[in-house]
Parts: sequence; C-alpha cells; structure tokens
Amino acid sequence: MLSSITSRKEWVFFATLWRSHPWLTATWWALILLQGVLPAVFVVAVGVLVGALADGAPIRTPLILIGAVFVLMQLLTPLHSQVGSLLGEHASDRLHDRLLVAAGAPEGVAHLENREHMDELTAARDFDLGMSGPPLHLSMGIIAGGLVEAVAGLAQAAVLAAYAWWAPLLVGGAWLSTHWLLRESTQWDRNTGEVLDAQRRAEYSYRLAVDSPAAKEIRLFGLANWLTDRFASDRRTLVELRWQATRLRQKPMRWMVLVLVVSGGLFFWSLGRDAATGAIDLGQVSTFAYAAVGASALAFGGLNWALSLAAEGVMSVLRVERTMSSTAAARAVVSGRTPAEGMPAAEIRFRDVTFVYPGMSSPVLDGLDLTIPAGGSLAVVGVNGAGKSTLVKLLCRLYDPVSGTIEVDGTDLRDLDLESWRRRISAIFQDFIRYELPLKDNVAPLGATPEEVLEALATAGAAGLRDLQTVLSPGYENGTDLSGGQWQRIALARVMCAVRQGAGVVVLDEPTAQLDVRGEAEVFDRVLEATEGCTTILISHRFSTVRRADRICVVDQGRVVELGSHDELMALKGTYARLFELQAARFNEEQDGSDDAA
Ligand SMILES: Nc1ncnc2c1ncn2[C@@H]1O[C@H](COP(=O)(O)OP(=O)(O)OP(=O)(O)O)[C@@H](O)[C@H]1O
Repeated sequence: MLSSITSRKEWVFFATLWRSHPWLTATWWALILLQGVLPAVFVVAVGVLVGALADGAPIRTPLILIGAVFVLMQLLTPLHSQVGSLLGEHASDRLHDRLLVAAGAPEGVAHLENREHMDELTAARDFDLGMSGPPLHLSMGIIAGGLVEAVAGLAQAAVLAAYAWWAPLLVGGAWLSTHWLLRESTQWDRNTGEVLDAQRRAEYSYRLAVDSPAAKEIRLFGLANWLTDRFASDRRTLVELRWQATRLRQKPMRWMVLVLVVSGGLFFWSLGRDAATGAIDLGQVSTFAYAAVGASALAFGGLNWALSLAAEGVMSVLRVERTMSSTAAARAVVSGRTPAEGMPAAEIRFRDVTFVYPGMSSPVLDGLDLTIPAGGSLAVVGVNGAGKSTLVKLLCRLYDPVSGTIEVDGTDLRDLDLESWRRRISAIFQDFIRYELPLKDNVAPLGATPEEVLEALATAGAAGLRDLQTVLSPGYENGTDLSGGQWQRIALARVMCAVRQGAGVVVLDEPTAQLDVRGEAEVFDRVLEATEGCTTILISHRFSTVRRADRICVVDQGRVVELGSHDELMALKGTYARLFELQAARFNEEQDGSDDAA
C-alpha cells in the first residue's frame, strides 16, 4: 500500500522538491495551508458580521477579523509565488544536473544511438527546457494555486458540517467527482512515441531553419519551404493529438453539469427552506451559502494537468538515470581496473575482431587481425565505409568488439582502466567539434599554459592565430569564425596539446582533408615530428600523406587485406598500388592542366 503511494509520480515529484530544498519546500507547503484556510475564516467572519448587523450586536471584532484576513490574503499571494518560483528553479537546476550526469555517465556511445534511450532523453530534456509544458518555476505557481484551492475547498466544505452532516458530503463530493469524471481527458500523454517523434522532428526542422551552419545549404538547395512544411506538419500532428485529448472532455462535461446542478439544487433548496422557517439566522445563511460556493474550489482543475506534467517530467529524468545506469546499451562499455600508464610499450593488437553496430545486421569488421607496433606510425586506407573509423572507435573504446579482442601489450583493452587509457589516447575525428569557446579552450578544453597552446597551434600550422581569448563563434562579442582548414588545424592543435600533456597514442582520422596540398605536407611533417615516439594511427584518403607512415594497412570488407611500408605495398602491386597510382595519375593530370593554363 505504502509503496504504491510512494511510487506514484506525484509523490516522487513532491519528494524531489523536498530533496532539492527542504526549507523552501516546507515554507511552500505552510503557505499553501495558510492560504487555503484563510477563505474559510473569511466566510465565517462575514457570516458573523451579517449576523451581528441583523441582531444589532457589536461589529468591531468581526470587522477587524475580516480586515486582517483580507490583508493577509493579499500579502501571502505574491510571497507564495516568489517562494514557489525559487523552489521550482532549485528543483529544475538539480534535475538538469542529474540529466547531464546521467547522459554522460555511460563510457560508450551506443546509448546515444539507441531509439528508446533517445526517446527518454528527449522527453526529459524537453521538460527541462520547458518545451513539453511550463518550466518548473512557472508550474510551481499553478500547482500551488491548485493545492490552495483544494485546501480552500475542503476547509469551506468543512464549514458546511456546521449546517448539516450531509452538506459537506453532498456539495464537496459533487465537486470532487469532477476529477473522476475528467480523469481521462485532463491528461495528454506527451511521452508516446508519436508525440516524441513529432516533437523531435519539429525541433530538428526548427534548428535547421534558424541555425547558421545550415543556412547556406537551405538557401542554395531552396529548402526553406520544404523545411517550413515539415515543421508545420509535425506541429499540426501535435496540435491534432492535443485536440483529440480535449474532445474526450465533451461527454464527461455533460455528466459534470448534471451532478453539480442536482447537488447544488438540493443544498440551496434545503438552505432556503431552513432560512424561511427561521431554523437558521441571516448570518448562518450567509456563511453557509458562501461556503457552498467556496467549496467549488475542490474542482481545482488546474492542478490536474500542471502537476501531472511536472511530475511526468521529473519521472522522465529519473527514468533516464535508471536507464543509463542499468540497460545493456548503456552498460555496453565498462571500465577495467588495470592502469594504462605508459601503454603501449610494445604493441596494440587486434585479434580476430568482429564488430556489428547495435541494431545492424552485417558486421563492419569481420575477423580483423592487425598488429600495431608501439612508437611507430600506421596509416589505414580503404574505400568509403570499409570500417576504418570503426577500427579506431573500438581502440578508443567507444564500443567493444562483438567477438575477438584488442590487446595492449598483451592486456585485453576491456581490462584497462578506461580513464587512464583515454588519457593515453588523443584523437581527431572526421566530425571533430568546433567548440563555441575561446581559442585557448578549443586547443586545451581542460587547461594548459599559454606556451603549450601556442606551441600546439604552431605545430598544427595555425601559428597565425594568436589571440587565445577570441571566442571562435561570430555569435559572441568580438567572436569570429574560421575557415574549414583553419578549424581542422585547431582540432589538430588539440591533439598536439594532449600529446604534450602525456598522450602516447595519436589517432588522426582524415586530419588534413580540408588543408590545401602544400599546407597538408608541411603540417603532416610537423605533426609526425611532434608525435615522435607516439603510436600514431592515421586514416586518410590522401596518399601523399599516407605514404609518410612507417606502415600502411588496407582494410576491405572488414579485414586487413594488405600490410607493409609504402615501398613494399607498391611492389606488391595490389589494391594499395592501384589506388596510389590512380591518385598520382589524377594529380599529375591536374598539374599538367594547370601548367598548360599558365
Ligand atoms: N553509429 C553507427 N551505426 C550504424 N552503422 C554505422 C555507424 N557508424 C558507421 N556505421 C556504418 O559502418 C560502416 C563503416 O563505417 P566507417 O565510418 O568505419 O567507415 P570508413 O571506412 O571510416 O569510411 P570513410 O572513408 O567514408 O570515412 C559504414 O557502412 C557505416 O554506414
């Protein structure tokens, strides 16, 4: 029984408020009680005043009471609203923190690609952003208003007990029954797949329409109308679903009116009869009539939806926490205990590694074997989609192999302490992040000396960027944007800085794709020099860069099909040699073309 109460979302919501700020919560509840009881006191005081006037008795005491209650009611309302809004902000902040911690907690990334988890995260985040209902600091006022009305309704129904034992039951019961009658229609379940899908798609269209990175393509491809239509259609779905919920109210509304007319009619008929026969005096008639009207506060319709929405939002955050700590997708990658300091000293070895992305059917890596000697450089080449980036994602332990092992100096990667292993690795991915932060934080998000940052920038060929405080986003004061190649140099500088700070494995996934040909050769030579002694893994389609690596492996259909130095692979006359010659021939043609033009 107790557990069925404590597991109710409303209970969880109030418990969350309490945990986020006990004192404010206690004050908030005390004010609800006080504000709820005051109207009943007012009604009684007015009745006493009317009675005194009718009897010619002194009216000073009831007048003072009425004045005091009135003033108190006026003062408490704004005070309560401040307390509620403050409490809402505290609770919201706490939930916000918990959501970020929960989403960031899993070591792998599969949970962020899992539809169910994404739905939960969307629901929780939408609540957090105030998208699926009023933000908590505003809902608190609506919820408090509903609770005050509930207390006020109960207190005034209780006053009716002084008239007849059945009166509070009849009048209060009728108003309370409205909740039961409307129970189906007052809630609009926002967490159904249909709603979340429409919400997510609408938000995506909205972001594409207003965010600057998408602005170029949207205009160039004439997508503005298409985007608006998509947004409008998803919003229409949401409005339609809400409308369906509202229509559910039509039938219960008729029943509600009937119940209220019958109960009100009976009560006021009885009150009128007793007044006519003199069974009650004028003051009592006034008190009971007002109390009967005041008991209508028990309908407190606002509480139903506001509390339900706020409680559902809190539940979403708690569900995200649970999912992220227990489900298979979230726990797919678990840290080991062996410290990784100084690793690899001898080699990294992929042993018969097979990997399938969650939810996919065919393997990306299929029994892949590869040994990478420590301290050297290895280039990985292969056609688009061959599995090159997947290989390094496994090395970074963003995913674990489905079968086979990756070993570092003979130790299974899964047994290594993940934090210390990731400190050993530094990587630039194809989709590296362009942080909307000052230049220095783009190079060293966790901090470094200005000298280290400048040196890293110089190695990456970005020595021209020296104002470390400039925010790399035009949306900020004195902020600026960079060209694609400049951004890539910043991402490279990030890796170089991490190497200076102790990383021993460097992963470069298409690090020079956006650099001009001369810049590429210069930068890559400098990078190789700066990462001397590190185990460097380079993925690139540019053979001018690839050939500089100590060893090159060709990945095809999830396996290594060729492995050796540039000269060895050229002598082999296999896939590598063919691809290299193709690119060299194209380059020569282009050169000839430009020479002729000159
Ligand atoms: N998160 C993911 N979920 C499902 N499939 C994925 C995911 N990431 C990549 N894939 C698929 O895995 C395959 C290998 O992708 P990967 O990025 O490793 O290729 P790649 O060799 O690096 O290609 P490219 O040269 O184009 O960068 C592709 O078919 C791709 O569609």
